[in-house]
Amino acid sequence: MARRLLGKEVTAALNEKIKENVAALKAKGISPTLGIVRVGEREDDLSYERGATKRCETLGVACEKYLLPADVTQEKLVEVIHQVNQDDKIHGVLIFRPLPKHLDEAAVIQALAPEKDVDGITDGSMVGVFAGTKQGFPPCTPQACMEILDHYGIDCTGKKAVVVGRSLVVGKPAAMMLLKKNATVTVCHTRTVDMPSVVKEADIVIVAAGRAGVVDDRYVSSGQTVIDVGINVNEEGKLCGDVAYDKVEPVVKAITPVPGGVGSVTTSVLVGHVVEAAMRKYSI
Ligand SMILES: NC(=O)C1=CN([C@@H]2O[C@H](COP(=O)(O)OP(=O)(O)OC[C@H]3O[C@@H](n4cnc5c(N)ncnc54)[C@H](OP(=O)(O)O)[C@@H]3O)[C@@H](O)[C@H]2O)C=CC1
Ligand SMILES: Nc1nc(=O)c2c([nH]1)NC[C@@H]1CN(c3ccc(C(=O)N[C@@H](CCC(=O)O)C(=O)O)cc3)C=[N+]21
Repeated sequence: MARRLLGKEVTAALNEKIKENVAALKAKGISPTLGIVRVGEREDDLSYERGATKRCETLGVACEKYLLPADVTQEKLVEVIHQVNQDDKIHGVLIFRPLPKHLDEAAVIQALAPEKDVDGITDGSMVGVFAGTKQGFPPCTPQACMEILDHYGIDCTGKKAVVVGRSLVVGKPAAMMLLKKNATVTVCHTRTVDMPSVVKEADIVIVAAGRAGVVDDRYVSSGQTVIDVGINVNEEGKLCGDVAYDKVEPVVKAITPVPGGVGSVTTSVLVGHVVEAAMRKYSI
């Protein structure tokens, strides 16, 4: 039986530190605040928003929402982003992605002030991840994966790591972060030939493909740590990951469940970034 790497254990440790920092800010009269920009009503945006709102409440962070219709114009959206950029009360901003197709996502993202980019989507934050510097913030989801590895004492040095997925949001930054932790990293995608044998060789596997069950027992071997980033809804309407949990869990050494894994850590990392953005602003 695999060890279950539980998001709530990682979150509990992160939340303690966040609470201390919130108290330090409030002692100076600063109320850390997250701004959420949502266009339309995508189901996955709504579930992330619920999680983030609840986590903000628990940790004493304020949350302001800018809700726009799915047919909002580019000009209006950019205007809202300029408004949050200039609002001194807002320390960090989350813009849900992907945006509706009629919008120029790259242009919208670059309108965001880099110091408020708590989800690591601007070019400036990306440079931080690639150069391994502290510029901007890393995207929350791959950082959540690293927090899980750190919390459970899983050392990456000299290990073989495989990332399934190469998106800018998860796969690519996750690969860079593993590299920084001295792993030898391979990235798989839809053009990868013989993925089962590539994944089987890994010590650490991060799966972010966006398809339920893409990694099953043919892909894994004993001794592996598997981090499942996927959030999918199955035929029964239940949340499930990208890993076929029931087939993989008996084989590997450690695994994150869905729900209860990466998703819940992501929201804590997000709130932690908002608090850190406020601290950086006032040099605390
Ligand atoms: N837990 C959390 O907080 C978050 C979870 N997610 C979840 O993570 C998952 C990935 O998200 P995201 O990166 O945005 O997704 P994208 O759809 O942007 O990217 C998916 C990537 O996986 C690759 N891929 C898809 N199918 C396969 C396959 N069968 N074999 C190998 N590679 C494959 C694609 O390859 P190619 O490039 O060749 O097309 C692509 O690079 C989703 O389930 C999403 O819901 C996302 C954000 C936050
Ligand atoms: N810029 C941007 N960044 C994102 O990271 C992003 C996004 N846009 N758009 C939407 C997707 C989806 N996503 C979710 C994260 C957590 C839960 C979730 O359900 N979290 C639960 C826990 C679920 C679990 O336990 O796994 C919680 O926070 O308590 C859902 C969805 C982020 N995304």
